[in-house]
Amino acid sequence: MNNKLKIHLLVNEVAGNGHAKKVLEQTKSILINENINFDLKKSNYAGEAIRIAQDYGNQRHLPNEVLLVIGGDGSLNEVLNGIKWSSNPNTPIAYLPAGTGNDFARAASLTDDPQILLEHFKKGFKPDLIDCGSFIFPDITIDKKYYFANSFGIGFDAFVNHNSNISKLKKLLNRLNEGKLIYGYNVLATVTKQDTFGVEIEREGHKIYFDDAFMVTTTNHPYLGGGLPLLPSAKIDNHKIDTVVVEKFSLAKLVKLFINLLKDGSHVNDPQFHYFEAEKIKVTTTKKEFAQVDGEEIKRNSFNIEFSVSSFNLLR
Ligand SMILES: Nc1ncnc2c1ncn2[C@@H]1O[C@H](COP(=O)(O)OP(=O)(O)OP(=O)(O)O)[C@@H](O)[C@H]1O
Repeated sequence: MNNKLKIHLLVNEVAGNGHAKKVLEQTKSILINENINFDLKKSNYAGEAIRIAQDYGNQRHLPNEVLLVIGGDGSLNEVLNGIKWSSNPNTPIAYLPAGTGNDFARAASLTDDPQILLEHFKKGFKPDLIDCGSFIFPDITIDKKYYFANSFGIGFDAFVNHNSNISKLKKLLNRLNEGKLIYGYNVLATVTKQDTFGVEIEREGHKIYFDDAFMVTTTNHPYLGGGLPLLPSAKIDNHKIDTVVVEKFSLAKLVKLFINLLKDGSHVNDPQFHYFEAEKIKVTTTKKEFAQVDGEEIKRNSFNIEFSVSSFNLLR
């Protein structure tokens, strides 16, 4: 037995429409072949990984132990919250991306190859301090802080996310490894249905109001929707978060912005595209809109949110 390592696997087998199950099998066979000590916990329902990770963080662990998450961005979000709510919020997290979008892995340049990750582990555990976003709903409770690895979006991107998650086509296209196609299709299908809403942004004592916002997304890094570089300048380790506000545009404008986004990132120079970078940003909306956190839908009639940058220990 390789006494140097002890791996605690935490897996969401339904992530990536079953891709996580394959990554788990691959990882297990490497661990068995290399005689590395491991145990395995599976999340049996949405939300269970929060409790499993919190229990893990509440226990004492030796320096040779690591929690390795296999799943998508939603699974990582659950584990991040579980660890941050535990009595040892600095407990390091390792992560093998196996979802459909994997935006966090893209932003943090993570390998999706279990063999490569294990080779890194064998050289020693040196966690990196990586940014994540945090938020509270001050009109509900100021004590409960939530965390995200990718983004918190209100409006258009959340509506697209909602349509992508319920789409019957999603499973088929995912099976063909074309998850991005369904997101692109839903961008076009949703643009005519998204209404506009008022949003107030407050940062560093300055307030700015938009009457006709189309989306307002607070992000920890550039990517959205499985690799779309919404805000190329956003950094995962600059200890800042960014809020993007996009004002109402026509279908023709959407096509132009989308082409620029894919071509050279020049969509950020459009007069209807705004972004704000700070350690703390307040976002207030007054209308019922779709909202998503790390790709998971949240339901509220309006939003009054205080975002701030936070961090966690990532082993990669
Ligand atoms: N056993 C389970 N059965 C059903 N849902 C689960 C189970 N375990 C976890 N979940 C939920 O599955 C959802 C999707 O998981 P996840 O986001 O990791 O994968 P994905 O959507 O395929 O990937 P990505 O977010 O990267 O696109 C999460 O909301 C999680 O709460």
